[in-house]
Amino acid sequence: MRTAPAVTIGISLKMYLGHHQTLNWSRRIAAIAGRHPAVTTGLAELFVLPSFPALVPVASIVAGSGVRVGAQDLAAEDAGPYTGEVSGAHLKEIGCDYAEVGHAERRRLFGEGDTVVAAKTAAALRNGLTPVLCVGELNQTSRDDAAARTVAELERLLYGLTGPVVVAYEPQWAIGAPRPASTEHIRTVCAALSDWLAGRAEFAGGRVIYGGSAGPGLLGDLGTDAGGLFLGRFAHDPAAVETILDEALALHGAAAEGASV
Ligand SMILES: O=C(CO)COP(=O)(O)O
Repeated sequence: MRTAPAVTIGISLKMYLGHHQTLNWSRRIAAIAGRHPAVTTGLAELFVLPSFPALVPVASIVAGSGVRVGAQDLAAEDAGPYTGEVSGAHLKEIGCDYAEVGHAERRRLFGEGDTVVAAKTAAALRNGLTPVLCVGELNQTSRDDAAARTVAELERLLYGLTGPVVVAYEPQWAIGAPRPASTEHIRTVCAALSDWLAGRAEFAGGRVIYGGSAGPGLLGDLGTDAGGLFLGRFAHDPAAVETILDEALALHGAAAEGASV
C-alpha cells in the first residue's frame, strides 16, 4: 500500500495553453520541483494534467523532477471502437499516474453524469491510475449542507470500487471565480470527505484536495483539513506554484511541531 504524501498539489492546464507554452511551462515547473525541499523530501506530491497531445513530451520533461503526470479525462472502456476516446490502458502505458474524472466542466459542457463518472473512475483504477475525482455542490449553500451533499455524491460515485483516490473538492460555483470558497466552507467539507475516506479501508492512501480559484495564500489557512490543492488559472505563473510549495513546507513544519508537543 502506498502511503499518501502530507500535501498533494495538482494542476490542470485545462485548454488554456498552446503546445509549446505547455512544454515551456512544464520545464519551469520541473526545475522548481526538482530543487524544492517540499518535493525532494517527499512531503509534497505535485502532479500536472496537460492536454492529451502534451502528455508524452511532458512526461519526459518532468522525469526525475518528482513531478507526476496525468490526463484530464479518460474513456470508460479500455479498447475498441470508441472514436476520439483515450483509454486508461494507453495512458498508463505512456507514463501517466493520474486521470481526472467528473470535472464540473465535463459535466456541464459535455453532459457527463454520475453513471459515466463512476465508470471512468472504475476505468482509472482498473488500469493502475489514481483517479482525481471531482465532487462538489452546484450552487452556493451552507457549509453543512455542502458537506452532506458532497459526501453523498462521493459515496454514490465510489460505490463498489476499491483503490486509492484523490478526491478534488471543487464547489462548482467557485470554479473560474475571482476567489475561492471561504476557508470555513472548504475546511468543513474537506474534513467531512476525509472522515468518510478514512473510515473505509478500500480507499487507503486516498486524499482530499481543494480546487476552485485556489492560489497562493490559501493552503496555510486550511490546516490539515485539506490534503492539498487542485490548481487551475493561478498555476499558470510557475512562481505561484513555487510559493504554494513554500507554503506546504511551512504548514508541514507547523503540523510536525504541533504533533510533537
Ligand atoms: O477547476 C479547477 C481545477 O481543475 C479550478 O480552476 P480555477 O482555479 O481556474 O478556478
